[in-house]
Amino acid sequence: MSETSRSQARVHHEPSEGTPVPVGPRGAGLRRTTPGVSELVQAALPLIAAWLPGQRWYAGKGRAITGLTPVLGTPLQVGDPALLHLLLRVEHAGGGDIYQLLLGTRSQQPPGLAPSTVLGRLSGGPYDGAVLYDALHDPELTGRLLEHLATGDRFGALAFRRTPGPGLPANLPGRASTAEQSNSSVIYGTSFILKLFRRISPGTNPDLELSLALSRAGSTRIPRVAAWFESRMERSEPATLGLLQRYLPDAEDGWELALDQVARLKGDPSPGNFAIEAHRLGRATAEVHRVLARSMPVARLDRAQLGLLAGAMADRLDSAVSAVPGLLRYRPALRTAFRQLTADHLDGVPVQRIHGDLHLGQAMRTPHGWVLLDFEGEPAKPLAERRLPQPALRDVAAMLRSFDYAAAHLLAGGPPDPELAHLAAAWAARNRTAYCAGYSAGGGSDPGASPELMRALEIDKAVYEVVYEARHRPSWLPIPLAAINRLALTV
Ligand SMILES: Nc1ncnc2c1ncn2[C@@H]1O[C@H](COP(=O)(O)OP(=O)(O)O)[C@@H](O)[C@H]1O
Ligand SMILES: O=P(O)(O)O[C@H]1O[C@H](CO)[C@@H](O[C@H]2O[C@H](CO)[C@@H](O)[C@H](O)[C@H]2O)[C@H](O)[C@H]1O
Repeated sequence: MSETSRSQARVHHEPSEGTPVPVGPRGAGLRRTTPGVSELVQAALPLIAAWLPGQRWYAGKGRAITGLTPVLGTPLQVGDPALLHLLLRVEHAGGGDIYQLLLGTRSQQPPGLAPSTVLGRLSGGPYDGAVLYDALHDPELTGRLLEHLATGDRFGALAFRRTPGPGLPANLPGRASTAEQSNSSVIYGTSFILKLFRRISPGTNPDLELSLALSRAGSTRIPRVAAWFESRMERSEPATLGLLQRYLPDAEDGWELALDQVARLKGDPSPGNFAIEAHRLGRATAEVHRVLARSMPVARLDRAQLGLLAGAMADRLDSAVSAVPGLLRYRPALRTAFRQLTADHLDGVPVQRIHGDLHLGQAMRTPHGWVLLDFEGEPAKPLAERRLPQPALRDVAAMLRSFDYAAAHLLAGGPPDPELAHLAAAWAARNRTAYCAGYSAGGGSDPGASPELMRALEIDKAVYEVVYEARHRPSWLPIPLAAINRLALTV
């Protein structure tokens, strides 16, 4: 960054003028205090409206945007390039959500910027003619974000915070991660990864809450938390916006590892034995659950509360049926499976904080064993719901679905091949059994001892997946639908 832009940015660090910078629909308050930013936001809105629906993390897909209302705009660097932090309410038929955007502007388009990361050229205002782009793809601007995290800066309502411990490097450029994900991440060298939450709700994000609890308890099953940043929106409690954790440079993604093993079923004379890894992953999951049960609230569900859990599952099923009518014929059997949650012997099921969206892609195999990522829970659920204690077996059921997904992936798109289908099903069954055995061996409750609970949890997850795939990856929809079919037949 040039010295000019550094010093210009400092002008806007002053808490007296310019910060916080709440932007009304017309940005009137902002115009008075932070010259140029309101105009920048207003000029950016039409470009944002066209760009947003194409982003993987945008949850309002298929619903026309009916309004964009800036909530909070904060200039994190001014000059050329400039970095604007923007919280934006996006309205669509049936509701609205707040999204976090980090936007860069430059007078000249930086070389190598992929077209999909460029929103367009601004028209009007002090940045007239400048290129507007997703700042996560500009190493200079992502480096600036790390500086703010390292120094624990504060810009009015927007606060950067560090955990105690070794200082953070302040001059590492960051590169945008190419991983398929619900949020967006920036990787700094081989040391840190910053996740920027995209859909923002007031309150602490469970990813920060649980990762901090596990870090503080000394768990090595998650990447250590180094810093985070958050913001108040109006009078609400602070919303978590970003989380900086140690990067695991030598890690292999569990999903990729599993797919590699599954691919060998196609005629490899020496297929690997993933079941050993599945068993270790089960142990690691149990270890994380034990630490969470020690450091966060736990409870037991009585029959009435189990009835509520069953009712919530049935409600989710109903709304999934509206989105994917192909589910309708399974509804009676699935509802019966949910009702069985109120059986006498389940009275008193323990609940605790859990991962909430565990799958093979959230498990990284490192030289020191499995590490779990992304404790955010299912992104489609409201934050308050994701923070509720749950049966720990919900995570186990979710991971079982993931073994099923990996096996089904082998068959997807190919011609029907009963022999291969048999091998794939056996692979999934072997690894599911090994994972459950590892979970019990690691001190978790035995999944085999609660078949009704496990089945209901697995169905609930598969129902979620049906909606997720219909919305994000329609060609994958047959995978959870086949699971629903199988599970319904067991009722
Ligand atoms: N600490 C880390 N070290 C290495 N890779 C990571 C780390 N955290 C995340 N990743 C990679 O980024 C991907 C997405 O991260 P995740 O936290 O699951 O994001 P999201 O919530 O957006 O889905 C992971 O699947 C993994 O490949
Ligand atoms: O990792 P995210 O927090 O973005 O989780 C969402 O996306 C996942 C897919 O990337 C999705 O997981 C589903 O697909 C996986 C294979 O890609 C499979 O292993 C999981 O079992 C299956 O649920 C997850 O549900 C969704 O919340």
